[in-house]
Amino acid sequence: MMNAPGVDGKRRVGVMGGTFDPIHHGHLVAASEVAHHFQLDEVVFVPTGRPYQKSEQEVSAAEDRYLMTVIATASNPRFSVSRVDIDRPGPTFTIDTLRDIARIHGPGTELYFITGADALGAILTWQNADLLFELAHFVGCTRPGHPLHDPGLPEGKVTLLEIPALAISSSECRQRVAMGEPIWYLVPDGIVQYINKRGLYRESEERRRKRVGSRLGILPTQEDRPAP
Ligand SMILES: Nc1ncnc2c1ncn2[C@@H]1O[C@H](COP(=O)(O)OP(=O)(O)OP(=O)(O)O)[C@@H](O)[C@H]1O
Ligand SMILES: O=C(O)c1ccc[n+]([C@@H]2O[C@H](COP(=O)([O-])O)[C@@H](O)[C@H]2O)c1
Repeated sequence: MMNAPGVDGKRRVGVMGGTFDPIHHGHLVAASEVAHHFQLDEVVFVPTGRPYQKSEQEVSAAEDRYLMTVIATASNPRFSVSRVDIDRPGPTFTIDTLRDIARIHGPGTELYFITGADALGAILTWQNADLLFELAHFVGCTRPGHPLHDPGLPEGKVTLLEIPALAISSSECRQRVAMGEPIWYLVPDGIVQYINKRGLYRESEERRRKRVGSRLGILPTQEDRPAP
């Protein structure tokens, strides 16, 4: 969506990067609050392609995460979704995300990269961290369970923003689905329906047997034991 530029002739565009596995109301509230605070013309949600810092975790197919992000943002005319990270091969680096989004939107656009407190705290471990602040202003939003502080980022390049606290995480949503618990109202309704339709996050029969077995004190069978 391309709005007319603001009064100072600049378009302000938020960039909300995430693995979105699945997207939940914590992500949407963070984007909406930052859009309101900075009077953004648009917020572009950018699902990660290969989130290399989550390599120990199984991540759902990029197309499922992309479609869930489209479904969750469809009703907001100022929200859009970009495929730049999922279409770029290799690990996902925000330096590439920001360069691609800046190129697409052209000169006269100011970018605001939106993060939660946990992601902001890790920024200095990101690829080309020193160059990121030339491309965007960074906004760190409060998130329950994660202290919000500036980890020593360049002066004037970061804003810490208090937002309504939503103690929701994608990992808890995945875990709840696997355990057969509801995720209604933690994620938009369409996301509950998409997850059910695609059978995402369901616990495999083998894992369920192991979990229930260990809770009941049943020893694993011979084939459950790792090979010597
Ligand atoms: N409840 C929340 N409140 C504020 N920010 C959030 C919240 N949940 C996620 N974020 C921020 O949204 C961005 C994308 O997060 P991500 O897609 O990894 O979700 P997550 O819930 O942290 O996932 P997981 O539990 O799998 O690690 C990150 O900057 C993260 O800090
Ligand atoms: O650029 C990096 O090196 C880098 C390392 C880890 C995470 N990020 C970005 O941070 C955003 C949130 O990531 P995640 O893994 O918490 O979903 C997302 O846009 C990632 O691409 C970026």
